[in-house]
Amino acid sequence: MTYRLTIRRPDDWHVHLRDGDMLHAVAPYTARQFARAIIMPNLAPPVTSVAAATAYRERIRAALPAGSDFTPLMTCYLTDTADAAEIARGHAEGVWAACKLYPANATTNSAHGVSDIRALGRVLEMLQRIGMPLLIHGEVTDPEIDFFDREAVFIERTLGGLVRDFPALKIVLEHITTAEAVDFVNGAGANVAATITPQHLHLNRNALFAGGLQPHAFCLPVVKRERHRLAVRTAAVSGSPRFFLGTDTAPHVRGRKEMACGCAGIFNAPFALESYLAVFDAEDALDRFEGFASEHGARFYGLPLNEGTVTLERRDVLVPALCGVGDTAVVPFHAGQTLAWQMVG
Ligand SMILES: NC(=O)N[C@@H](CC(=O)O)C(=O)O
Ligand SMILES: [Zn+2]
Ligand SMILES: [Zn+2]
Repeated sequence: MTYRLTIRRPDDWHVHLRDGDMLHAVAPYTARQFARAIIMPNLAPPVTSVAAATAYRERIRAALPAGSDFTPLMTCYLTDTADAAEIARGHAEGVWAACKLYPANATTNSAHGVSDIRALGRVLEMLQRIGMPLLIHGEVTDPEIDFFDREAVFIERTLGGLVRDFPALKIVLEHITTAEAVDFVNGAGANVAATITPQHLHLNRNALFAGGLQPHAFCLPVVKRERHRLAVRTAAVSGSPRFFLGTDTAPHVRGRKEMACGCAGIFNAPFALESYLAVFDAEDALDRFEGFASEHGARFYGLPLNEGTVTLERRDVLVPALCGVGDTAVVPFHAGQTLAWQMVG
């Protein structure tokens, strides 16, 4: 039995840090566990310009605990009027690490997202040419499509064609939830990868209804059937360099989750490594955790691996019912549960 695990410092390739008071409340959790994170741009208004991204990066740095060396990696929110030259400039200046594609109205703050990806040809050509990754929230919004099929239909209708038309474009299919997504990534080239969240490794769709409606299990893409969860778990622990850690930590204050039309998003930053490690432990794949958490993502993005390490110990930790105080208190993933590993340094 392994009692202590030390790995290279990990990165989180999908994070919502929000802004204002919430940013100050949640940034320390991510900065404690991760060296770098890809920061999602779905603020209101969204981060679409180099100037807005630079200013947001400064606000993030100001929200970090004293002495933190955490690096926020910024992303550009694509709209129908995205300008290839502005994006290339932001990338050249070291502001933007990637572009984020939200299909219009697919998720939180995506109203300004892209209505027709084919209209973005010049941007996509530019991304392909300069090797800047395109991060995709891969769901269709067609109301005719069953909600649980939104990801699979996106892959069929949009992603296949995108990869055919831009065969060298670096694509990250974010927060994958289905066997179809796993198969698509496994069948594509080395330029196509996916992030995997803790919740899609732990929960199937029964979690939404267990004992009554469970708003804290609701995120997008919504959790799926058990066979999909198992496919995503297999991918995560497979050792394939094309699957890597992206928590999609997405805090919403308690009142905005527990309401008639509750927000999508799970706040998993406080115990993210512990949550993933429970899965790798259960799958007898502790030796594959470092690749998933600390290596595959950096290599895909073409960034250096981190120096330094983090250590986790096999010891019970009780996840609190609420993280933080007052207006920015958020219910964390695994609230009230005991996890078997704890980050100790
Ligand atoms: N994942 C979620 O359920 N919510 C995210 C948006 C997103 O990543 O789609 C959010 O910003 O709240
Ligand atoms: Zn998303
Ligand atoms: Zn997200």
